[in-house]
Amino acid sequence: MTEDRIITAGATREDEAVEASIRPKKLSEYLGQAPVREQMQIYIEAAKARGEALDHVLIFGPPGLGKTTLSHVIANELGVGLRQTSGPVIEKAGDLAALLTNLQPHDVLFVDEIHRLSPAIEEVLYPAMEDFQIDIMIGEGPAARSIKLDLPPFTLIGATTRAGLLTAPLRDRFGIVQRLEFYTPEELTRIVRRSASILGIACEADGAAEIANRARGTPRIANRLLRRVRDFAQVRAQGHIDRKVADDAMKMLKVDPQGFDELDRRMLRTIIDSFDGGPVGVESLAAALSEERGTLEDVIEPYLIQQGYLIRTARGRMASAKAYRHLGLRPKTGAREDLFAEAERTLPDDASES
Ligand SMILES: Nc1ncnc2c1ncn2[C@@H]1O[C@H](COP(=O)(O)OP(=O)(O)OP(=O)(O)O)[C@@H](O)[C@H]1O
Ligand SMILES: [Mg+2]
Repeated sequence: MTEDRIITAGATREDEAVEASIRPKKLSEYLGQAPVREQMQIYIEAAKARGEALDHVLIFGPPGLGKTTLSHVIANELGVGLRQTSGPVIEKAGDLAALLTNLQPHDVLFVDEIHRLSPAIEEVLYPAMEDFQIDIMIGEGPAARSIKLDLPPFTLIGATTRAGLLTAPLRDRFGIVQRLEFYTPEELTRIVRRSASILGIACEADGAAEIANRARGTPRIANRLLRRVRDFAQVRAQGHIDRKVADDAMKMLKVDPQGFDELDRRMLRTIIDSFDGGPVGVESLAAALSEERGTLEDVIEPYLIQQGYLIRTARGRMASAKAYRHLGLRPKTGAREDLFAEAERTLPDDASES
């Protein structure tokens, strides 16, 4: 279901093919995320000046905000190699040992979906991160013994959609923790204009802004919308994108002015119609929508919460007054304005739940 969403934040195969050409390679091309960029610039310069490996970095944020991109940018700016793997792929301690012992000094090991590492693998990772050493068992039964291997100093970069899913001992071993935020429409406009120029698409500033406004704060979605609008423009407007063309294309794609699609609206509708506006527990909501709980939590709701349409409380999710109005309904008595959502929004990532 989520695979077909034009505004899904997860990467499709088409995204991956195009992303190779438009993915920023340098920090100066990594737009937005100013605090993250500024800090990383300093840490990278300092590590290089000392001739040391950069401290381990944990990057978290919803899909499509630039975690993988930032990891590659960091390795590139450090002038070191990058090896890429992901949590569920590393099954045996030996797999991890092979990866680690093959690194060159100061290389980056990028572990995507790091919250999905098995506990046994995490155990191996701790001394690797702390002392650049691993203990591995060789042989079996009474003849088994453990040997210590020295590793080259390296930088582990872990990426995850939610830091709350990480175990505390693992999280504590990252010296640098960066949280990516949703992008502002202005930042996304710059990203759309950069991509358009790389892909040779004629796109006016107002057309780029129109696309940016509907991209749910997410560069991957902005780039994807740009490609769909380009198709539309090619057939209807001699390939030229301005506000009107972008707007017409979005109408055809059924992406509404807030960037919401069917699934977003269905989620808000379900809370309002089936659960009287909430609060409703995330499990019940997922069941009512026939969606996975993880999809709801990682992909759909972060943006709705950030924009104040959805409120996360200790007792479950609630539709805000803004959500009622967006759907053309009169807010039910007692529906909260998004103003009050601020408290929940600043809760730590894992403090929710019911
Ligand atoms: N700061 C940025 N500036 C310009 N473009 C960006 C930026 N961040 C991301 N992008 C674009 O968005 C695309 C998606 O980013 P990326 O693949 O890094 O997201 P992600 O956070 O790793 O997503 P996932 O959680 O699905 O792995 C990239 O290919 C890149 O073109
Ligand atoms: Mg990624």
